[in-house]
Amino acid sequence: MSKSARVLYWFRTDLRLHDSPALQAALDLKPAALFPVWCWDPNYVYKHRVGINRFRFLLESMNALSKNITSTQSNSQLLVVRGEPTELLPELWKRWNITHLVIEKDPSAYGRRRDKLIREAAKKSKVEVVAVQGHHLYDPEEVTKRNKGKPTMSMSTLQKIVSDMGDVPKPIDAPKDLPLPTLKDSKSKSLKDTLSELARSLEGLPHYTGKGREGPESVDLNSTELGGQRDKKVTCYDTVNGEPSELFSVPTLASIGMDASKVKDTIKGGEPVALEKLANICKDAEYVATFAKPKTSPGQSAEDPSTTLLSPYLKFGCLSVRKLWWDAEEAKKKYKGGSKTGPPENLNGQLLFRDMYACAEHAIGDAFQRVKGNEVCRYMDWYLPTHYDKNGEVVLPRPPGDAVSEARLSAYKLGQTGFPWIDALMRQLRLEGWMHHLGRHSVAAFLTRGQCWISWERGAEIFDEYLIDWDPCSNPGNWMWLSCSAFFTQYFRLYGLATFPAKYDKTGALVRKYCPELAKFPDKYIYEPFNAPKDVQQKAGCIIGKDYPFPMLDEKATKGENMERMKICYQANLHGTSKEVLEGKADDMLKKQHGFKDPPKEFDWNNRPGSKIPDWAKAPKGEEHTTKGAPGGGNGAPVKHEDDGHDSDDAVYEQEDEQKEERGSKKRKPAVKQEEGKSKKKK
Ligand SMILES: Cc1cc2nc3c(=O)[nH]c(=O)nc-3n(C[C@H](O)[C@H](O)[C@H](O)COP(=O)(O)OP(=O)(O)OC[C@H]3O[C@@H](n4cnc5c(N)ncnc54)[C@H](O)[C@@H]3O)c2cc1C
Repeated sequence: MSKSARVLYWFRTDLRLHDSPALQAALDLKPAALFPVWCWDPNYVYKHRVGINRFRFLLESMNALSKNITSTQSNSQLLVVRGEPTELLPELWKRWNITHLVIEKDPSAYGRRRDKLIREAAKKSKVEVVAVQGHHLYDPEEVTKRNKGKPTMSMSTLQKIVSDMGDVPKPIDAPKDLPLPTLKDSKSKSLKDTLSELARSLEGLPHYTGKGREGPESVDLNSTELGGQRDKKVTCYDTVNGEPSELFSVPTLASIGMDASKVKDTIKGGEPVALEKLANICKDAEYVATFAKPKTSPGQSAEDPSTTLLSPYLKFGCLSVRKLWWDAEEAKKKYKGGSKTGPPENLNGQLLFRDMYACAEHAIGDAFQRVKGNEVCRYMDWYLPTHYDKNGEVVLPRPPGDAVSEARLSAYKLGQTGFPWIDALMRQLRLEGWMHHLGRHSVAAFLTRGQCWISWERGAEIFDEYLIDWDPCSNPGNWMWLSCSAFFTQYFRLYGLATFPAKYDKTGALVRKYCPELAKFPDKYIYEPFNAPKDVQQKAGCIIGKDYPFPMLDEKATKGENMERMKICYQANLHGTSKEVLEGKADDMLKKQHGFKDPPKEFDWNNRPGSKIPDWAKAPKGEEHTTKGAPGGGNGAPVKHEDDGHDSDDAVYEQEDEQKEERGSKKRKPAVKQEEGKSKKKK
């Protein structure tokens, strides 16, 4: 390769130096200079729903990467520039005499749209673009091509396609050296000199103001729609190069308007933490060789998780998924007789699920995130659907939905539903930014087909705000799965709100941790404190309806009603691209068929959140759960539950069903067979 190659390496999805195929491609160009750039895109700060925990984790990961670059090449670091990539990058490559732009292939629909514009600009400037994927086991573009443009709607489809693509590539080591990020006529002798020279080269570049588009002037950063948790002025765009802080430094939480003291950093970001965690996991060959997802427990906290808790590191690419794949393979070999479990339930199988959703999203594009326009998503007449404008942006402020569903959604988000299992999980999510997979199952099924009949889009938006590992493919994909909108069809399987958690943890440790107001209840009532006699409540120091809310709905009644609705929706067989859906006639059509009252039945909203709810679990200002406008009516009596002894096994069944499907078993057939992709849909 030409000695004169000058490479701008644009970090986006893979915040690491180990096993980065794109970085390797950049080094293979044998560049005379390499500029490791991060473009701090206002799209994420102003338009996306990123909460404080995800930002915190990202900033930690960026700092760790920068440090890692400096320890590999003492006169280099991560060069963080602030502005819109489509505007800023062309300026950088002009001023830094760049010949090649090397990028990690961003699989998301937003990333692909943005990269198309960048490629066009690069072509005009005669800058060669090299894009290499390293974020998944297999390249979603290639898988989709091999699947003739169709989405991968099952594990077996994915496995069939990749069986012809060879083994997952083996990981490559981190580079031992990196070229310097110096200008052509540089006189620099130190990192400080280099940064000053680069800063001078960008003089005169206007900083991002957002003028003329949706930006700082028009967006309410404190609205819950945008992560909510901003209480300070956003200053990170005041300059392009980060001044008055260190030149090209990583922004701080304060500079994006967030208060660092409000986060609980249980899950720390960065490549070194990720590699250490992976090494510790793989040291335990038995754990890896016997890993069976359905047997892991959602009742354990993030401090002591029963699964790997590697998802945040995979999300930001602090950990290479290929390294995880191969290290797990190696660990299994060390266990007596090798692996005891297989896909989809083993660790490698989990990674295949991740690829399955990425490849499905690649085929569907932007519509994968929503119901309307999404060809694989079954249509249900959910309450509170999200509305999109013609540019695909969420319509804000939202048209008001029915008062009961609005109040239920707000209580759900804050962890104040009156169901301890749901509340503990939602508070854990809000506080720590993570939740065990089976916990996600519980809360997603509860919000949608189980109890609330609220659109999965709204639940996915809450996850988008709070999850550290939020992923544009896995999040909507799993929400569709859990709401039986796509991927999974067995809507008659539900999670008992007390029976399911009790199967994993009879003592309710997670509830005691995240709902401390319930901590003194005896085990017998920990998941159903509303069934505890008054004297037990008094002894526990927590009166239901005063110190902890009454359940916001009747579990059994809603379950029965929703099951009926699901049946009718499945029979109608409408999808996001059906004519009736696109013309807005589907809801009336379905309502006529099931005849249920809309809005939902009233419930007792009196005596909502009590005084013992800890401060961090309370609604931020302006976001309080309100009883105003919500129906009063009910008598406040505790809801009676019957345990049908069936619900609690569902998560396990789902995985078993997957496996049986793989083996072609006829057992546990779905109520209505879901066809893959586009076939058999009413258009
Ligand atoms: C409603 C819902 C929403 C979800 N949203 C996300 C999301 O935004 N981002 C995300 O990474 N995962 C999401 N998941 C999948 C899964 O819950 C998390 O990946 C997992 O809990 C992460 O914990 P872990 O790293 O300990 O997982 P482990 O069980 O240790 O699995 C290892 C890795 O495999 C991958 N993986 C495992 N299960 C899945 C799955 N079902 N789908 C996709 N990848 C999987 C993850 O990358 C995970 O880190 C969602 C699941 C549900 C039910």
